[in-house]
Amino acid sequence: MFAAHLEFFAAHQCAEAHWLPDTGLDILERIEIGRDFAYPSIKDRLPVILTKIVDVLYRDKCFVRGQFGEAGIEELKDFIGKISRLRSELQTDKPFTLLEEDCPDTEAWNQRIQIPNLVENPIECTDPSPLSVPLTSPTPQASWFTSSWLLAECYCYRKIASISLTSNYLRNLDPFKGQKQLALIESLDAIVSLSSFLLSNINCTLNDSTTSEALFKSLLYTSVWGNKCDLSISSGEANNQLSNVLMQLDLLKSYVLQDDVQKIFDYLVLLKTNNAVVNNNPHISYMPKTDMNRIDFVLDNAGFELFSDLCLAEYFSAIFGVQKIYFHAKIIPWFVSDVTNDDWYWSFEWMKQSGSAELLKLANLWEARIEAGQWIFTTHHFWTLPDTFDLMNSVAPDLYQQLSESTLVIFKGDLNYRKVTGDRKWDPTVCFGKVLNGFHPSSFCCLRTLKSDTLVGVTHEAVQRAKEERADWMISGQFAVVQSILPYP
Ligand SMILES: O=P(O)(O)OC[C@H]1O[C@](O)(CO)[C@@H](O)[C@@H]1O
Ligand SMILES: [Mn+2]
Repeated sequence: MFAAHLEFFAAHQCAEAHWLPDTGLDILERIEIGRDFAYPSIKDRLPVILTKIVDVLYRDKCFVRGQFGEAGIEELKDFIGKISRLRSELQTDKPFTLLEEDCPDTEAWNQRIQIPNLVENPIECTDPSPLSVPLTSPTPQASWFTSSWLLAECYCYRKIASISLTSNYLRNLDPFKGQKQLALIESLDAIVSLSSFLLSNINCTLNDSTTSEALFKSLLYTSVWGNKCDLSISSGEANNQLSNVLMQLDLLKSYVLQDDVQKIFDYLVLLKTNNAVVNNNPHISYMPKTDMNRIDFVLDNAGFELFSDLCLAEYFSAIFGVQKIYFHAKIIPWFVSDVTNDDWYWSFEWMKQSGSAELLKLANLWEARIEAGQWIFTTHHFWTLPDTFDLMNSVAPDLYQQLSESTLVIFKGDLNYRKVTGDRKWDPTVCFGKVLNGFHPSSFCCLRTLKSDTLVGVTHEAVQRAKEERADWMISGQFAVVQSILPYP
């Protein structure tokens, strides 16, 4: 096992040695302090997630029999067998196998599997550039422990989806549905507190600048901290927002290592009050918006996090009068807790049935916004490819074009952050704007708690402070960043 472990890292380093900082630590030491999180996350976390799926499927037996009879049960057994095989392929580092179903993303996926580390646009970086060497693949055939971390993780979830997509009765089965729903139900108290807070403050206007600014910040920080609650970091164990997050905001704020919240608010107010003047900011290579027509949320997790995002969206609609808000979600079950179409609609249903008058009121308000076309739920296959976002313009130009219509795109969560920043182990003090490799669809921000060792745009002092506080500061979900690319002032 230990040999395989080293081999894995040799392969990883082989592909990435040109940017891996020489820390003078050996591999095991780097894992210990939270760097090189790739290996334990594949080796330890994914098998647990797969085992949990098997457990859930066994428990669903009666339901499947009731719905589909014995033929359904046969399919369920086949499903369980395939999940167990996937786990065993992972644990024995077998090569990835091609997708067989005929889906819109099959060809793209099979290309990634066959030429795993192909990067079309090598990163050009003017900083003390560890990144000037183009990435090329050392191995044409990817396997679990020789491919990039991003490919291996995404492949796992896409393969789970393949099992459903190639079945008859279980085509729409989401093996994470129960966990996601339970997480929302168990967050009821925190959700009710947040909804009371929202409803009693949302009538303010921008003229009352102190209140509106404070409300914006509270809702934005709550959305950041909502990202703590994903189920993949806990290998599917409940990780809910049980306490009242609003009472903890001051404490939580102190864990934000880079905080652009004021910049984001000022930018939006400038646009709203028609004071934005197109200037010649040399760092901005897209055409900045001068209006507030559209905001995009690139969603992450269902449950408390989605609810906190919706509260922030309500602020944009009610206070800034934004005409269209797009919510981008996943087309297949993804990283355990990510929002899918079913989660989205189920969340509103649950709010209406929850017994809380506040939640009923908000669900009705938000369904009316959806009905009126102000809030738009949307999915795209690009979000479930293993591609970093610098590839979006060439792989999914339609999506890139859509985002370029936005006044502000909000990327939620850790995985989106990894994809925005190319999922490399940057020196954390490298400037955020310098790692995007041409990904400039529009103004955007990332709201993310740190659950992986990809980080940029923080000061040396902030890194020191976090390190002193806890050794696993990069992966614990305790620290966060609010980072933005904005044209004004
Ligand atoms: O839901 P999020 O915030 O994208 O987090 C997903 C998690 O999965 C990971 O990819 C690790 O398995 C981390 O990036 C993170 O812990
Ligand atoms: Mn997620």
